[in-house]
Amino acid sequence: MTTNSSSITHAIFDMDGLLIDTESVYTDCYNKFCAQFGKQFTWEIKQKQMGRPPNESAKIIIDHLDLPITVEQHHEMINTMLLKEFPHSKIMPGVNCLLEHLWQHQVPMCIATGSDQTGFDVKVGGRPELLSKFHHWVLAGSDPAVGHGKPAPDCFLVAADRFDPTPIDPARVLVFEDAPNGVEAALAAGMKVVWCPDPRADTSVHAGNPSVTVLRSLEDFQPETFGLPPFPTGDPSE
Ligand SMILES: O=c1[nH]cc([C@@H]2O[C@H](COP(=O)(O)O)[C@@H](O)[C@H]2O)c(=O)[nH]1
Repeated sequence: MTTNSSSITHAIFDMDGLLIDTESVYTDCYNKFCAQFGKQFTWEIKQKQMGRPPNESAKIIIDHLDLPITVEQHHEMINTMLLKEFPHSKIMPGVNCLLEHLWQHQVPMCIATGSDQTGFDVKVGGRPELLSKFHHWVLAGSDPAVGHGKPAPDCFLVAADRFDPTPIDPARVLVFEDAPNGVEAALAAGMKVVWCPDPRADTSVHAGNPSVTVLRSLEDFQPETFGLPPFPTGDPSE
């Protein structure tokens, strides 16, 4: 790959809602979970939870809705629903094409997610083709090296540090995220971010920040904007 001094050298992918469509599963299951307490699962709660490790995320919803349960009881109730649905989640649009392209051009890639090992195994354990593109994955919910979940930069810093060779400059690492907490974490790590937000997210908070590129979907990603080789032109099926 030909590079210049500002082109991207490494890529880090968020998982839930970015690689696979598990955010819609979380929303459906938390709607049912909250209804059992006569409460509502709002975007305000969801955006605080997104990207956080399960224990942090549980505390957020318990505190916000003043639920009469422990973190362990929360996990038991929600996991009964989530773990049944995760294996059916679809890969997000544009993912396969982008991973294949970066792989062809030898851009090292990894995953950095708030998930724990159990969630990761159920969500992507049965997708060896997807996982084969990644050098490694960092699971903030299970990895003792990750002190704090997103929006802290920890999981992205650990993820960058596990490449071999490691990136020479965090500003040349590109993070792909859907969660507001993930965007904050990537910026705190000094990295650039492609943000594919939920339509309810307030993108104006990062308006004018040259380190943040907002896209409707990964299908709209243009590698050349980041000093990477463009997608081949013409009909990809030819
Ligand atoms: O509606 C929700 N979405 C996402 C999460 C949390 O976000 C994590 C996903 O992290 P990431 O986006 O970094 O893959 C999940 O494991 C879960 O802990 C949540 O609690 N509620």
